[in-house]
Amino acid sequence: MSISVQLRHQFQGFALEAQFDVPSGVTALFGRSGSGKSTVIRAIAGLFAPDEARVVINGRVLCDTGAGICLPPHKRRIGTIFQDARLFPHLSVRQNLDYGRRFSARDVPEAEVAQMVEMLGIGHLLDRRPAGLSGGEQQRVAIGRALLSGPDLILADEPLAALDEARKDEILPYFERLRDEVSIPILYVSHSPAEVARLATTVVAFEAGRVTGQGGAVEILGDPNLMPAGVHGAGALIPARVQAHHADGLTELSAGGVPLFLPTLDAVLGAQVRLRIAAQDVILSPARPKGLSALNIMPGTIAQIRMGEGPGVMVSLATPAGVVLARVTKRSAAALDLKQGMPCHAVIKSVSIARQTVARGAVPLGAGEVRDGK
Ligand SMILES: Nc1ncnc2c1ncn2[C@@H]1O[C@H](COP(=O)(O)OP(=O)(O)OP(=O)(O)O)[C@@H](O)[C@H]1O
Repeated sequence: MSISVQLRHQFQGFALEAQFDVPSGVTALFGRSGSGKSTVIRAIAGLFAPDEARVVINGRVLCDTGAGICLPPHKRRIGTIFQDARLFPHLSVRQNLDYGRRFSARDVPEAEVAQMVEMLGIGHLLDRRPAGLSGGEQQRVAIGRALLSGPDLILADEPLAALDEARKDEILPYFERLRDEVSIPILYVSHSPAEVARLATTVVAFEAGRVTGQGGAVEILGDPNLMPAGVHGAGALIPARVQAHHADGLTELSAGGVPLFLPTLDAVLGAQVRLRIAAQDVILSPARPKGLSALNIMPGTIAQIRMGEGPGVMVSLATPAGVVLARVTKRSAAALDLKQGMPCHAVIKSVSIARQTVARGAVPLGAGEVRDGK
């Protein structure tokens, strides 16, 4: 399973030159607004013809301008999910789903439809019209319709952007289930670091029409060069395992052997989780702090210090749990005399690791990354 994309296009005032090769799983196309993510999605879907393009999904060439190949959108075997659900208002949920199924290149058996309806929790909505559904319910139906078209690839372009926080939390677990239970690769566009940390197995980082980094989610999200110091919401992704549930309302995780405490997590002992530690929630201390109320102290070594344009500095700390990013002020970095290679401790309050930022599922590990407890 692989997705290979090479695109080149010149708009007036914007040049797109993107190339990435990614495996199956959820690949997040991540970057600021205007960096070219949606243009890439439209080109892969066949909704836009770039000057030069080569897109190959699992060995099947969807377009190759050099060879004069360009399949129309309906022959690409791609399911799309956009910000707005784009359901047919005059059709029931069941008919909307059937519509997707009709375009499938293969026969989708009833049992598979029933399984998908169950997975998305939309069985009780089948006879209703889209207008009567919440935004989150509509989006679940849109996911179902995309899946039933029997796609080789799902393109999801900011599928949560139009939803409020509560609805986002309602939909995210369904995308997690897609990632973990359905073998169809997903290209997922987002500019939310928290969303990317929760879902992505692979990340392709975009900046001004170019790919600035691609690789495993842990590796890319933990790279301070790809997460400029000014970016609000930058944070590293840490793989961990549920170690214990304590009577005082805290769950203990083990991240590379380092204990981390956070408010009770609804997960069985031994479960693998991924947690995002926001750079702005990390305090750095060269000496191991004593007499602090914060429960989580991770020892490490400063791997890199990246100056931002503003008052902030992004420090990456190599710890036994993996890379932890910390955003501190230039003034603090100077006062502490932070230097590359220096031992340092990351201090994280347990309540700052919000439950929503802890997601189920293992994070695929790339070369050089730390495996929990090993
Ligand atoms: N048809 C077009 N004609 C001219 N410029 C375009 C066209 N389509 C996109 N662009 C430009 O390409 C750039 C990238 O746009 P795109 O929508 O792909 O970015 P994005 O990363 O998806 O942003 P957002 O997160 O805001 O959706 C923008 O500067 C946009 O103005």
